[in-house]
Amino acid sequence: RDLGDDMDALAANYSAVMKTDDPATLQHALNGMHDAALDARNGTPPKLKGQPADSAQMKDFRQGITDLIGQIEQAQALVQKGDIKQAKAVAAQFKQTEKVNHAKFR
Ligand code: HEM
Repeated sequence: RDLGDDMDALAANYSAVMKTDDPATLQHALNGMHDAALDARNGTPPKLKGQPADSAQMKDFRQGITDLIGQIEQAQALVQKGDIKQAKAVAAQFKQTEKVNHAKFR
């Protein structure tokens, strides 16, 4: 799957995350986001096409995805602990990471 497919998967699972308070449904959707983000990290934004994989911008792109993965893992750990309220609060912060990185790379 290409980066666009991974982004679509991120969006579909994110909307599921924000819609539910059921721990199993939440964890499933977070897992879907995690898989999509891991795959996205191997991709190249169309804007950066042709750049070497180790260019400053490509590194910055991968860092943005890594930041999101860190937040997803934080939310997953909170669901694991049964703290759904805090997990959802962390998930609400994904939006800011999306915004910052879309401004740079989309
Ligand atoms: C919750 C987090 C995020 C969501 C829900 C999200 C969602 C989306 C969606 C729906 C698209 C349009 C996909 C399409 O063209 O079919 C998109 C595009 C894109 N996003 Fe994200 N995104 C997220 C985070 C990020 C992050 C962290 C980065 C970079 C570090 C990023 C980089 C991009 C890029 C480069 C595109 C353009 C892809 C293309 O045109 O092929 N996104 N995103």
